[in-house]
Amino acid sequence: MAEQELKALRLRIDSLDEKILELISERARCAQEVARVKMGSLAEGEVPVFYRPEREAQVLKRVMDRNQGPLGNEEMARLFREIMSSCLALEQPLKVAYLGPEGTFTQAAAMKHFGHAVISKPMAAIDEVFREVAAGAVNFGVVPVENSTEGAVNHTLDSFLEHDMVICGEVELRIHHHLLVGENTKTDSISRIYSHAQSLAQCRKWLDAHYPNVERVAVSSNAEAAKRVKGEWNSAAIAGDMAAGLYGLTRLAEKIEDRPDNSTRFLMIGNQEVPPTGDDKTSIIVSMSNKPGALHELLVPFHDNGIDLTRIETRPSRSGKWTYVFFIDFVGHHRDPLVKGVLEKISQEAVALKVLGSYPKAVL
Ligand SMILES: O=C(O)C(=O)C[C@]1(C(=O)O)C=C[C@@H](O)C=C1
Repeated sequence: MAEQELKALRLRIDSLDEKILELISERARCAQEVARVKMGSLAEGEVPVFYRPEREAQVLKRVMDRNQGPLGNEEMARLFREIMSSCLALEQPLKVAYLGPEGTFTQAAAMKHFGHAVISKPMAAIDEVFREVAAGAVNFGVVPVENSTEGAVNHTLDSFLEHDMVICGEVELRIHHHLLVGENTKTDSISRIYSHAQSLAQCRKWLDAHYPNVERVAVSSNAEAAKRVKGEWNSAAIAGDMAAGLYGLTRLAEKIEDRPDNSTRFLMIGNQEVPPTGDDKTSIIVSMSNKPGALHELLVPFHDNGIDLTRIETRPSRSGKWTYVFFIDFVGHHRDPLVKGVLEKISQEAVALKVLGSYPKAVL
């Protein structure tokens, strides 16, 4: 009886899959038409813009708004994320550089934002991601910017002072760390634990409780740590799912981060300005002169206009001109009249003001 029921259900699934297949193909043909229209409407010397983050954010939001389950909103949006990624690859395969090596959380963030149909390129350092984008070798770069446990990623903030880059998107990733070992390591004979310094810090309490006397070795990334322990005896790595899968390691302990809400925010950097979607964020760098009340003066126009600040970081200046440098994120787009007014007000008081970009708030 159950056998009969199963057979009937599988026939229904086969027939639904055929319809889905036909619909996805029709959507892909539509994307090809979009590319043709974009190419046909170019002014002389104009370069076509195939990737449209503002449109992608709208598509994903629409899917989430209309979704009635049983699949969750995030799950459904992830499926559409991949469909759109493949459709875009038909128009133009995007090249994306990220902080590598393969298996890093930054690679996972790049896939979450752009989908898997991009050509991705691991870079050895944050600054190299910036340089690769500046040189035009890739369309976009992905770099970490802040972690909920450990704070700002200063290398990224400093790179914005050195390069002219446009931020065109953000993505947040829940960071789960696991204790991983290769096949030659016995649980009771671990003498060294490798990971990135930030990850070791994010798991400090757990390590103090479970491996208080084991040497902790900071390496350039979690993926590098995973790569090392693959061939090494009696050592373990702290890294995430991607690195564990990539290097075929065993999980001795899962989700060992001290804070269960441990998350990292990543930025997409490129050269393309993103039009408003109605649900955007803006990042700016401001330097104020070294006088009492300078920070207050900077913040008052935001308060007076009811603009929500989401982050403020201070970095030492790199030159005499940038005495104090503030990195500020706020809700709104730099083309909104209210935001425009605030930026004009600030630039009257500031030594320098640079808009790093306005971009859709993370949807996924
Ligand atoms: O609407 C567009 O401009 C498209 O190119 C289509 C499409 C899509 O598949 O929906 C593909 C890529 C863009 O990044 C945004 C959306």
